[in-house]
Amino acid sequence: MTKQQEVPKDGSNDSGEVQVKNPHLNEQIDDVLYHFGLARSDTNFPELFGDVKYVCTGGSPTRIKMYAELFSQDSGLPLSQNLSRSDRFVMFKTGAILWVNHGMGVPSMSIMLNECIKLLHYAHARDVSFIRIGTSGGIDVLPGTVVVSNGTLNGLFEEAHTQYINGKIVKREAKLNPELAKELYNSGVSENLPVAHGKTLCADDFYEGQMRLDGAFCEYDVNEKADFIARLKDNGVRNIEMEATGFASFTTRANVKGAIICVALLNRLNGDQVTLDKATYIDYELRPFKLVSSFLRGKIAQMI
Ligand SMILES: O=P(O)(O)O[C@H]1O[C@H](CO)[C@@H](O)[C@H]1O
Ligand SMILES: O=c1cc[nH]c(=O)[nH]1
Repeated sequence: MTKQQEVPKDGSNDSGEVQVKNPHLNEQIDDVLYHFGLARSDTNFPELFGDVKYVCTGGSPTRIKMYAELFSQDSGLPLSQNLSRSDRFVMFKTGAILWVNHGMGVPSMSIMLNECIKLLHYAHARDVSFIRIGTSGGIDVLPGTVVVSNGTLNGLFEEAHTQYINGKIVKREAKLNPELAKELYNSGVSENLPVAHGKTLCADDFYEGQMRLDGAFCEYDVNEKADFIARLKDNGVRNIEMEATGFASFTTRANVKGAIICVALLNRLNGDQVTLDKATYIDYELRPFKLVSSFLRGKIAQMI
């Protein structure tokens, strides 16, 4: 085990490298990425991951595996085996593209992002973009619309990610990369997909946090729910999911571009229950993948 590359004290990094900002890492002889079951001492990160340019992520492990397999077919790039040695997350590689799932909600995703960001930092990967490909509840959009996020809001309608650290609330900027969003939107248009731009509300849960009326508990009425959805619409929000602000904050801190593309499974103006039949669900969950696959194949063509 060689001594780790020094982490700059101020965290600055102009080299395009994936950035960590933690001087304590310099004191560690090894680093175990527990939720991937990988360690610096037992895995050659530069050899395995040094070429990564895009990280595609989404909640479900089986969906991410399906996306990786489909992308391998679309692009002709060989698909790796599952590179994660833990059952928490799966991780596949097709050339310069890494496919990793993140689970549901910011707490799960932040574990994956912490470990993925360190992994790519140790691998000396450069100029990396992260794309979250997901599902959401739409606000005034037809079910099946693919929303390309142009901003993220927390539950207080602030463009910020909030964490409890050291007994305090820490608030961090939660911005996505506008150029990447534009490029992805254009890929959706050229693939003839129903695409929309808009802000994404990041909720802390699926039920009360998204003002559904169908959870186990509910202490607001139909009118309060309608007012909330109307307020979202007035604020330019086009969809609700459960990771956006955390994703935007982590990607900004890591010096990587971040984008979020989520299909709307329903229009929340019309109800709360997700009642799609299986064929429609599969059609919808493939839509953001088709957009990203087209975008990535264009990028790969430019790399050759
Ligand atoms: O985009 P995916 O992974 O489908 O995740 C969305 O769906 C889950 C809730 O069903 C939340 O995690 C939400 O963000
Ligand atoms: O309504 C929805 C649908 C998917 N994911 C969410 O978080 N909300």
